[in-house]
Amino acid sequence: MTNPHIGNTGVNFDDEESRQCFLAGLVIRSLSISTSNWRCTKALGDYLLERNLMGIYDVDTRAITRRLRQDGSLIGVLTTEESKTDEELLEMSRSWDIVGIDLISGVTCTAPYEWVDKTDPEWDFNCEGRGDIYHVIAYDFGIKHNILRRLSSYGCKITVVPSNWPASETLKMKPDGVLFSNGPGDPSAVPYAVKTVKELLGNVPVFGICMGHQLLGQALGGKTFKMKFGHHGGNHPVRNLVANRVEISAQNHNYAVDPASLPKGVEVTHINLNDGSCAGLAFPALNVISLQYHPEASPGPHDSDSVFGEFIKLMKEVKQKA
Ligand SMILES: NC(=O)CC[C@H](N)C(=O)O
Repeated sequence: MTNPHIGNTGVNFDDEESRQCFLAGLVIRSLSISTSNWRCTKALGDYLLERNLMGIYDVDTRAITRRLRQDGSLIGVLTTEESKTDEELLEMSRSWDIVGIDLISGVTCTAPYEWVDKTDPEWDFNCEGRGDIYHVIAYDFGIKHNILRRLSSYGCKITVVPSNWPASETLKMKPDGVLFSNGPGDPSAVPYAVKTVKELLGNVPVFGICMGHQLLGQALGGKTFKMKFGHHGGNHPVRNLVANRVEISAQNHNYAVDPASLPKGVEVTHINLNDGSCAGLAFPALNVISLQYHPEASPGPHDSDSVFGEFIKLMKEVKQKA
């Protein structure tokens, strides 16, 4: 974390976005000696300790960040093992890589389940698109729970399915729409997921978020590539070319869709204003919309929350034409 003071607010369980903390390690500058926040239920150190998660502090994280911006993302190694020499640890880190590794299978759910929780009333700033009930099947590639809460608040009945759930089983459930979620790792390392997306395209309106956006990009015939260090933070400006407005967004990704690789008919709908990369797609012919970043916030700005209403509108239009 580049913010120097971490742990000031402690943690609370309302803010958890997955069934467990899949973190492997946390590197921070200064661990706050006290916590002060009305929502705090536990100190950060205790939270990590209870989950046997490694953390390290008093590290110059801003110097590390400057190095990453200069050299691109790097593999690092954190250990409490005193027995290994630095050279042995470096050797270990040299054998690791994120490219080509399926990290989704380690975080997806094991069986389908229904989701009912909504966001709290203070989130009811967007009522556009609400009304009828649409059944959405959400593919869990590492899904952030606030995506589900927002869909539920927009009136959807939601069935969450594992990342390897067959398209044929999804179609048997007769959904009004399918959501492909965010998720960790290299989108080119999960061809089984791209195959499922391809099999569903054209049968039902689809909405992709982050990893889901990248899988859609590949399923539509495009290519994804690894960025130098990606986008990670809650203040990234995006131009929404459809609404002709700039939205401040929450971003957390290391790959992107190459717009030059997309076939005719696929529209780039959002552009990241920091580097011009593709931040959103649409393919009206197959009722596809997707965003590279996180409209569900949690944490982050709510500027793009209206996209959930656009997904509802898409499902409504397709259902009316059926
Ligand atoms: N937040 C996400 O879904 C990330 C997508 C993908 N793992 C990437 O790093 O680009």
